[in-house]
Amino acid sequence: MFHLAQSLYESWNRKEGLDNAGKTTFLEQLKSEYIPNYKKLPPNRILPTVGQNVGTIPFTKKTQLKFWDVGGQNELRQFWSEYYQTAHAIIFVIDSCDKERLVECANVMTTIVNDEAVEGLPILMLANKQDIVDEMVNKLELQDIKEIFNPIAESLNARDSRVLPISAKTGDGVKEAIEWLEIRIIRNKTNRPPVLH
Ligand SMILES: Nc1nc2c(ncn2[C@@H]2O[C@H](COP(=O)(O)OP(=O)(O)OP(=O)(O)O)[C@@H](O)[C@H]2O)c(=O)[nH]1
Ligand SMILES: [Mg+2]
Repeated sequence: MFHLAQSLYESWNRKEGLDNAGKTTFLEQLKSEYIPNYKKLPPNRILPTVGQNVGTIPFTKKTQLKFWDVGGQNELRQFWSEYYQTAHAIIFVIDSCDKERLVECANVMTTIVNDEAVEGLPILMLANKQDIVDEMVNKLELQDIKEIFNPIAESLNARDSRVLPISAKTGDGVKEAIEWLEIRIIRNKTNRPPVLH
């Protein structure tokens, strides 16, 4: 049986020392969509991640996708690189409603793609929190996010990368995103073979 490893990464909240982009919410949403009878944690039970959350999704009869959701707080980022060697893809979650941290978010992304261990890995960038429609919130346009993040992901060699809009809260776009990723992971299996059990 294939066992495909993936990692979840994203930006962090410099001001509060916490991340808030929605990685854990996204993993909960994935579990509820792919694991029969899985009861999603209510949003108020999802705390900032300090260690890691691991989730295995039975994607097809033959394939499992394993996700490591790692905390995005600034001081936790030093541990991210430990995951790169065994990862088959990276998912980078962006808070579309956090314009103030966009530059820092882009800098974190640049650091990730410049790590040699990440070379050739597909990178999926999720413009999260698309459900928020509030005139008081200065939300980023999807096109703006693409213009910033696509060139970063594509800067080293030819690699598969894509910015997709999602709402981890409502689940909109989540299945499409994972289906995109699964195709790229399989396409890249010569470089990063699956873990066989
Ligand atoms: N409206 C809305 N809120 C969201 C969405 N995704 C996450 N949130 C909220 O954003 C906050 C942070 O979500 P988390 O999933 O804990 O974020 P995280 O990226 O795992 O944060 P760290 O673990 O600190 O790195 C919570 O209040 C969530 O309910 C979304 O798609 N829409
Ligand atoms: Mg978290």
